[in-house]
Amino acid sequence: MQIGIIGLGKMGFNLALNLKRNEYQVVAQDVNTDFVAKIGHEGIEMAYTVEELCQKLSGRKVIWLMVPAGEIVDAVIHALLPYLSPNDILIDGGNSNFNDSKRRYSKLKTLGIDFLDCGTSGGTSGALHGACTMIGGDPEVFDYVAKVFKDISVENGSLYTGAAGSGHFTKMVHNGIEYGMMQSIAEGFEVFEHSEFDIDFQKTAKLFNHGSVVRSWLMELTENAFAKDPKLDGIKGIMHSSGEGKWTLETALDLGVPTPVIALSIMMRYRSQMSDTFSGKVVAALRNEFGGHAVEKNE
Ligand SMILES: NC(=O)c1ccc[n+]([C@@H]2O[C@H](COP(=O)([O-])OP(=O)(O)OC[C@H]3O[C@@H](n4cnc5c(N)ncnc54)[C@H](O)[C@@H]3O)[C@@H](O)[C@H]2O)c1
Ligand SMILES: O=C(O)[C@H](O)[C@@H](O)[C@H](O)[C@H](O)COP(=O)(O)O
Repeated sequence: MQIGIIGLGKMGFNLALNLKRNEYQVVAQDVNTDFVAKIGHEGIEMAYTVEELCQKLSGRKVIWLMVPAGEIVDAVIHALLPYLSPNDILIDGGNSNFNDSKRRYSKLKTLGIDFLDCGTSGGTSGALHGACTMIGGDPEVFDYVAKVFKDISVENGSLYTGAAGSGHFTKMVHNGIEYGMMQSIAEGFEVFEHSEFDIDFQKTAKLFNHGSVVRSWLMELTENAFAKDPKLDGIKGIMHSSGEGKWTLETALDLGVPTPVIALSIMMRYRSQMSDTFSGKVVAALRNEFGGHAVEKNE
């Protein structure tokens, strides 16, 4: 089976190799021509434009998008449209907002193009060796490409989640959970860091992965990170985010569902990007006003 893949960054490049290993005939395109040339060296058919990509795909086209979420996904779909035929299948494997995916599904439906939204988890190593995929869209369209998802995923690592949007909705909530779990691990190690004991972080993370309740891939990655840099002295504690945690919180608020851990995890990410806060100044000033409590002054 032939598959087109658009976007050869951290995820798409590995996914293309994963598909090739599973004996799919992959045609790959990216706006970054260096990435296209690099995938060509892996023996994968290259395309420098979406037109060329579509020309190299025969029959019912299956095209996997692995580009940054947001306007780029709309732009790529728009660029593809002149070269698509009814019943061709677009799969968005990125971390798109599920509301965008519902909108894209409906718009493409009016043009006769099939659309599946696929949440893809497992990071870059998962994309290469076996991912976790959660797919929304029409069941008959899913059935047509079900084997693709099964082949590129680990055993039991692929699920048809239902109506259009549900794949990205599932991935959004997954990432909300991810925020909370990572923040919890981080806070535990912060307590160690401030304690009276000389706790070895790497050995402790390793220990926690052997028989403890909190053993997990995230804890393994914690061990890896401390193995590279025992006190993480080489990096700053600034935590960026791509949006899925925020969308999970927004959705939970819309649904009236309390999600305090996820909410605070997001707040901590935002706080980490500020060296000082205006709210801190206000509270310090108020304590000083009502109780004469000391404030720390700027130099
Ligand atoms: N990195 C991860 O661990 C991970 C895991 C799961 C899902 N995702 C999601 O997968 C998507 C891709 O992530 P990534 O980490 O590979 O990002 P990336 O930035 O490494 O790669 C994106 C690629 O898209 C290409 N691109 C941008 N605009 C394009 C266009 N108009 N046409 C063709 N190519 C274009 C870029 O040149 C780049 O090579 C995102 O939605 C991301 O949130 C990332
Ligand atoms: O399941 C996964 O493989 C990850 O969750 C993946 O999707 C990615 O690493 C996140 O996009 C990071 O999200 P933040 O940038 O929001 O932390």
